[in-house]
Order: sequence, then structure tokens, then C-alpha cells
Amino acid sequence: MSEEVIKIEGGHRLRGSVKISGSKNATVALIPAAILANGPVTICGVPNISDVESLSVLLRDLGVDVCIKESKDHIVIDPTHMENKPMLQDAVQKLRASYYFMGALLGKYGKVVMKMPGGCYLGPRPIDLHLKGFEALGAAVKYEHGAYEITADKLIGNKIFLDISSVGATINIMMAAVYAQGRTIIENAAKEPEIIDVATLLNKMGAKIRGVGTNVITIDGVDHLDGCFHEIIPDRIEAATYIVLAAAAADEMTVENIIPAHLESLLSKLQEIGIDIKVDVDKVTIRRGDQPLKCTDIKTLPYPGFATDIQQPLTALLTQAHGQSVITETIYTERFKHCQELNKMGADIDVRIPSSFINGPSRLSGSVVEATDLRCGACLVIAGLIADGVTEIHAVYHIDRGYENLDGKLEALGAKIWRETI
Ligand SMILES: CC(=O)N[C@H]1[C@@H](OP(=O)(O)OP(=O)(O)OC[C@H]2O[C@@H](n3ccc(=O)[nH]c3=O)[C@H](O)[C@@H]2O)O[C@H](CO)[C@@H](O)[C@@H]1O
Ligand SMILES: C=C(OP(=O)(O)O)C(=O)O
Repeated sequence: MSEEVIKIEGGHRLRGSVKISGSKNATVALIPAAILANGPVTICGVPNISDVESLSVLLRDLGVDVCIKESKDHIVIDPTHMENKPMLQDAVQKLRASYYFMGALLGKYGKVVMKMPGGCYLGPRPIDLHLKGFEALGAAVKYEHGAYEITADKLIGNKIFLDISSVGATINIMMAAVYAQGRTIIENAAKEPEIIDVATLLNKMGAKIRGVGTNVITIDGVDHLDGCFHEIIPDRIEAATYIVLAAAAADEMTVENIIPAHLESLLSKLQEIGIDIKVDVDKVTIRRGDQPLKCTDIKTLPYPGFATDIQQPLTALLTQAHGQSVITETIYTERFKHCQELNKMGADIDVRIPSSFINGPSRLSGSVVEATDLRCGACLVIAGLIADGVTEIHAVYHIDRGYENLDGKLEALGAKIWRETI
């Protein structure tokens, strides 16, 4: 069977500026949230990524009118004529965020039937906290024939303490609770910026959500939500990827359309290892300088700590630092598949779960590698840009789930990158 691969000829220094797209992790929650409205919702800044295509397939199957405007970054979602029915299995399993239809459909209709979502395999990714939250609101959860059936005659607000401050559970419970009777309080809620973006959309629609961005979120149920217009926040993980890539492969590069406050844990780490960073209101300029990079230690944590989604791209850069860097992964303890791929390219990384020990600097050579998941793909792209020779990356569909126009953006910066069907 033929497969599309990405090829990168390493060693071309990058320069210029790159514009960051709308946030994938916000978009994939905003789109399901839109079905809670009783009229059209226009979302602007939508990235052209395959996760959005998969969500559009799911929406259209439910009878939702989805119009992607010519500019591609505006989507109008009109749920006026939607019907509630079991979700299309194939599309559900193409991405993680299909689980947001659980909260949205339960909130709107009191019933949802769907399989376990897909998304990157980073070790087990249970959804028990989502389900416990729905149950606390009065829903019954059944798991039969490989699918969840979640039903409620009436959802009633309750106090819900999350054992882990899960992004997905926080958003899902918020969506289920907007129409619940009375007050829902989510304690130990996650604080990621994408959660604030979803609550902003819901509040524009008429919801009454307070406390987002803190660990206690209060939702007072309402009877009706209207359509509205919303612009998505910039993607802090895409931004981080280009910032790390600039530190690895550019003499000077500007990353535009970002919210620097969302990137503080990364920017301070990069400064610590010797990267020069100039921060402006909505952009950063990265200069590598002549000094060798210093090694460092990192522990991934919920926001505002160091994001797990950034540790994989950063590993590529740390193969160039002098000494041993240690990355300890506390969110997904098995999120280290990128290390074996980097080792194929000449890196010296030892994985002892939950940490990777990166011994540098290593000279990387172009190799045939596999993007085992989305951010592994980003890591391998960075490695390919600094490696000698040509790197061939397989399973690029993972990368296309989350990076808009990766090839075009890199080409404009001076990279030699192309796709081939082999
Ligand atoms: C679409 C999306 O936004 N994906 C992001 C989201 O994933 P996602 O929302 O799936 O991640 P969570 O924040 O829920 O996961 C955090 C931790 O909680 C655990 N957990 C979660 C839910 C649950 O019911 N039970 C449970 O044990 C998970 O296994 C993990 O160890 O946040 C992750 C952590 O920042 C990011 O890596 C993903 O990019
Ligand atoms: C893990 C990620 O995505 P998802 O949760 O959609 O699999 C990610 O964006 O790095």
C-alpha cells in the first residue's frame, strides 16, 4: 500500500517570521460546544487540520449545517436542524476530542451514544473523570457492545471534585452543565488557556460560567443559548514548536500571533539553556547566539507548568545541549516513543520511565523514522532540520492532525521539505 511521507534535507539555516494558527486544542472543543446553541455559531481562526475535518464529518452526520468559508479559517456551525443519534464510529476514533460530543449532546438532549475516542496513544488515557462528572449531574452511564450510552431525564447541578485536573473532563463537565438545573461547581478544575476559550464562547452564547483559569469553576444552568461570533486563541503548542525549532535551526526567527503569557514556562527554560529571546506583545524573536547550549532538567505539569505537549519537540533541541538533560513526564508517563526515533538518527537518549536522559551534544543524521504520535512528529521535523542528509518521516497523518500548513510555513522560512508518496 502506498504511503505519503515527509522528507527534509537538513542543514539549511532558517530565517524570517512565521504566523501561528488558531489553537487546535481550543478549536476541537469549540466546535462540539457550538451545537449547544439554538442558532448559528461563527468561529474564526479555525486551523486547517485533519481534526477539524473529522469533527465536520461528525457534525454533518448529526444533521448540523457546517459551512467552511472560502478563507478556510471561518466556520459557521448551525445546529438548528440537528438530530441526536449514535456518533459515527470511524470519525470518533480518528481524534481525541470527539469525546466533547459526550458533554455537548448530554447537555443538549440528555442522551449520547458513542465509542471510546481516538487521538495520540500516550499510554492509557481513561475518561473515568468525565463519566463520574456526568453521573454527579444525574446521568446514567452504560458501557455495552463497545460503546457508552449516557442518559439523563434531567441534569441537576452538583459539586464535582476532579481527582486529577483533567483538561478534557473540565471542558466536558462544563458543557454538560450549561443547561443543568441549578449550580455546578467543578473543584480542582484544569486551568489551561483552551478551557478559558471554551467558557468564553459558551458565555457569549448566554451561559453563566465563572472562575475559568482558576481551579474552581462555577456554572449556573440556563434555559437557552444563542448563536454568536468567536475568535479562537492562537495555538500555544504550535507556537512552542516553532520557537523550539527556531532555537535549533535558525540564526534569528520571529514567531508571530502568539500570547507570550501562555508560553512562560517554555521561554524561561530556553533562556536558561542559552537562547536569546525578545518578547513583544504578540510575538517573540529567537536568536541562537554563538554560545553552546546548556543542558537542563524539566518536569511536565498541568498549566501553567511545563506542557507535556512541548516536551517531545524540546527533546530534539536538547540533543544539541552540552551534558545530560533530564525530562520527567508526570502527565503521560509513557510519552517517550520519540526518543527511540531520535536515537535512530544518532541521539543518545536513555528512557527510564517516567524520565528521559538526553546526553548531548549529538550529531544527527538523516534517517527513516516514524511519527508515532503528533508531537513525536513535530520532534522529528525539528531533528530533520538539523540533521546531516535527508530524513524521511512516516505516519505523517499524525502531524496533519495538529499542524496547519507545516510544509508551507517551513518552506517560507528556508527549509527544504517536501512530501512523496512511496
Ligand atoms: C484535545 C486536547 O485538548 N488534548 C490535550 C488534553 O488531553 P486530555 O484532555 O485527554 O488530557 P487530560 O488533561 O484529561 O489528562 C491529564 C491526565 O489525567 C488522566 N485522566 C484524564 C481524564 C480521566 O478521566 N481520567 C484520567 O486519569 C490522563 O490519563 C492524564 O494522565 O490535555 C493534555 C494534557 O495537557 C494534552 O496533552 C492534550 O494535547
Ligand atoms: C496529545 C495531543 O492531542 P490529542 O489529545 O488530540 O491526542 C496533542 O495535541 O499533543
